[in-house]
Amino acid sequence: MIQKSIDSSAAKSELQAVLFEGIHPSAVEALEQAGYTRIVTHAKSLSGDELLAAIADAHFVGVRSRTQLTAEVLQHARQLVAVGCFCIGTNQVDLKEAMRLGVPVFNAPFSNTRSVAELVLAQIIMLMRGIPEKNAVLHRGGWVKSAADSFEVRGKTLGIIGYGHIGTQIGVLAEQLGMRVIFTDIEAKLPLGNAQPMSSLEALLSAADVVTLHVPETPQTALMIGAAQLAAMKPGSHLINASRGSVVDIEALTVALESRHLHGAAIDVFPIEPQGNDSVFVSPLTRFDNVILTPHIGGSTLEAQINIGTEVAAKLIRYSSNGSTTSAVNFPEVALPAHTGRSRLLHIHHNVPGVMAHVNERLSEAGINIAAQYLSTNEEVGYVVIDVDSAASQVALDELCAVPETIRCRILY
Ligand SMILES: NC(=O)c1ccc[n+]([C@@H]2O[C@H](COP(=O)([O-])OP(=O)(O)OC[C@H]3O[C@@H](n4cnc5c(N)ncnc54)[C@H](O)[C@@H]3O)[C@@H](O)[C@H]2O)c1
Ligand SMILES: O=C(O)CC[C@@H](O)C(=O)O
Repeated sequence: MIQKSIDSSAAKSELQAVLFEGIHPSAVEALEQAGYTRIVTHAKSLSGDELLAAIADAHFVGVRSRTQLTAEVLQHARQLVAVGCFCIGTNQVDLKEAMRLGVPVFNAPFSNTRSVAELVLAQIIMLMRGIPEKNAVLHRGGWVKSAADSFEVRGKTLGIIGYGHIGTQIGVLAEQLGMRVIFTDIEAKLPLGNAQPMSSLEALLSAADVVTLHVPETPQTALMIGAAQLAAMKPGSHLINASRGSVVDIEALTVALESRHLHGAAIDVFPIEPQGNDSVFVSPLTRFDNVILTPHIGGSTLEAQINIGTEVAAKLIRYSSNGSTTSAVNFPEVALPAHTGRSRLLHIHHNVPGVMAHVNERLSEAGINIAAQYLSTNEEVGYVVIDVDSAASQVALDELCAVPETIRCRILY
């Protein structure tokens, strides 16, 4: 295990942000405007030793969906203060390990929701009309003027698996086109418009003309659409996956397309995705004219990416300069007021009995007056924020760092 420093205090001018995967420049602008100057950007994702070297001195790491921040990678980032996922999904980060290391992870939970919904809506119409295949034939000099296997979406059934932010948006838009919307989710959900919850995945699959997936990557969603589920779909129906590549068994999908049991598919996410735009894309799906393949761009509109850049950068900046962890996906949440005229200390500790007594005893024995204290805990980690008189801040920091249960402590500059 790499030895991290318990005291991760650093002046703003020393804090380094490393951003991967072509995160929109709006993030860099926001960080610069807030006074952060040590910003390193990478156009693509890195892995292995290159990734370890790139984040070795980083205080903030920004990723999109491709960069894998595993436990081992996180342990190598000795200075790491916070992680920003400049996207919705956070499955690429070992969230538990980040929490145990005292590192909150932030994301942008709905800045690209509309972009995904619009793309899926377009794909529904294109697939129902058989456009991908016709388009491919014409590109090769052919001509297929036919209404065979070409349908209006009006009156057809859309099956949504995962009725969260994206799933509900698509449901609302699809109803505007006259579609009947059915859905499944592991949680009880308020149906919007005339959408109907289905009693089981099988019931949804056998009723839908188009099935669209909007679940996160979890152990439960891994390969949730395999040979049996594809066989349960209506003959001549369509599958759309803009969730995560791990959710669909691609080999089983190729069999269902080969046999024409499925009429078409639109796939935006893949089990293995290239690291950047200079890499080669390999998939058994490339041979199918009736499959729309897109390079994980469901959320890649300028509107979404600009907003994501500013939103996630703002969360990192807020945590860095104020200590607030509101909307962190893996960490006790604290919303903090400004600490004008005082020094603010952050203390992240193992949440075991007696730890707060240790914190307060040490500060009291050192004669430090606590001006304000804020605490939030989860089952493993406690996060306490303490405002003290500025003259006492260094002594207070030393005392906090000496508390045996300490994971991290930091003074805000
Ligand atoms: N293609 C893209 O560019 C793109 C863009 C944004 C998001 N995404 C992916 O889409 C996913 C969904 O995004 P969202 O914003 O709608 O998330 P969300 O959290 O709002 O909704 C996900 C829904 O799935 C449900 N769910 C979880 N496990 C399930 C299961 N096993 N079976 C059925 N339902 C289940 C949840 O209860 C929730 O309602 C993200 O996690 C991300 O992986 C992809
Ligand atoms: O921009 C990306 O790489 C990920 C987009 C999307 O999958 C998300 O989770 O928001």
